[in-house]
Amino acid sequence: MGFAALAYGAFVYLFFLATFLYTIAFVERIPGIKTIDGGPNGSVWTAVVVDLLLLGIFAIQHSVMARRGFKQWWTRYIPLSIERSTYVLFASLAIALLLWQWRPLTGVVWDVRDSAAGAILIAFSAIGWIVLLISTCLINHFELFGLQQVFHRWRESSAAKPTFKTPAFYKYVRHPIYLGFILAFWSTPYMTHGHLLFAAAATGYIFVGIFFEERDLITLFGEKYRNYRQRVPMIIPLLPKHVKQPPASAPRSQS
Ligand SMILES: C[S@@+](CC[C@H](N)C(=O)[O-])C[C@H]1O[C@@H](n2cnc3c(N)ncnc32)[C@H](O)[C@@H]1O
Repeated sequence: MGFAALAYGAFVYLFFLATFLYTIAFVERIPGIKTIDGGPNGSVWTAVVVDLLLLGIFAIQHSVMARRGFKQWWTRYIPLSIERSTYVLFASLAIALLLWQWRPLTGVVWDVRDSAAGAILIAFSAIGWIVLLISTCLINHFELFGLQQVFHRWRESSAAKPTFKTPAFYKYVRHPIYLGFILAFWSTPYMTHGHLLFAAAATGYIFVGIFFEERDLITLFGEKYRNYRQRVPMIIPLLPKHVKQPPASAPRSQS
């Protein structure tokens, strides 16, 4: 059973990696593949409805399956060791469906491909992808994608409990992975209506996701996470945070 779990986790990780790399190529319009401006042509409204449905499927899958209550419920039916891999499998399937069925909306919002602004936007997008990849390693890349859990199942050892961490980027923003996605999705030299729909819906979803994720993080880490929220901006680095000070007239404690 341990080896089967390991093989399953490794397969899911490779599938995730393939969909993730394809997503980068899809958004960055790598020639020779179906990109965000490709797919079957039809009416604008059909494209809007289909694209919103695809984004909605991903959002619902991601939000519901990531919640603590759902995890507690379905680990009564599947082993805990493959819970994260199964979550990653469903998320990757939802992304693969989106990449496959996406309909183009080719109207142009901005086109600065032949200017310095275009090069700067491409650089920001690359920074976004890099920040998010590094941030997964800062939190724990292999735990995030389920490999650590199946490895421990195979070795019959127990995985360490998730701990609260604030390394590197996490000192400046609470959600560097999501910041990376937002940078990568919006920083494009060629913004079409389809790309705008994708970026706007993904950004909206990220903020809804943050609301639920932080609720779970407070349940998990309590006062530590509350203090962190007080000190560190959510997504925009260096944004000043209002930290509540004790009233000036408060009596001093006797030493
Ligand atoms: C997809 S990651 C996104 C993390 C974070 N929201 C970000 O944008 O960098 C979600 C997982 O990270 C965990 N997580 C988020 N912030 C964390 C922190 N400061 N320390 C440890 N785990 C954290 C959550 O519990 C969740 O399992």
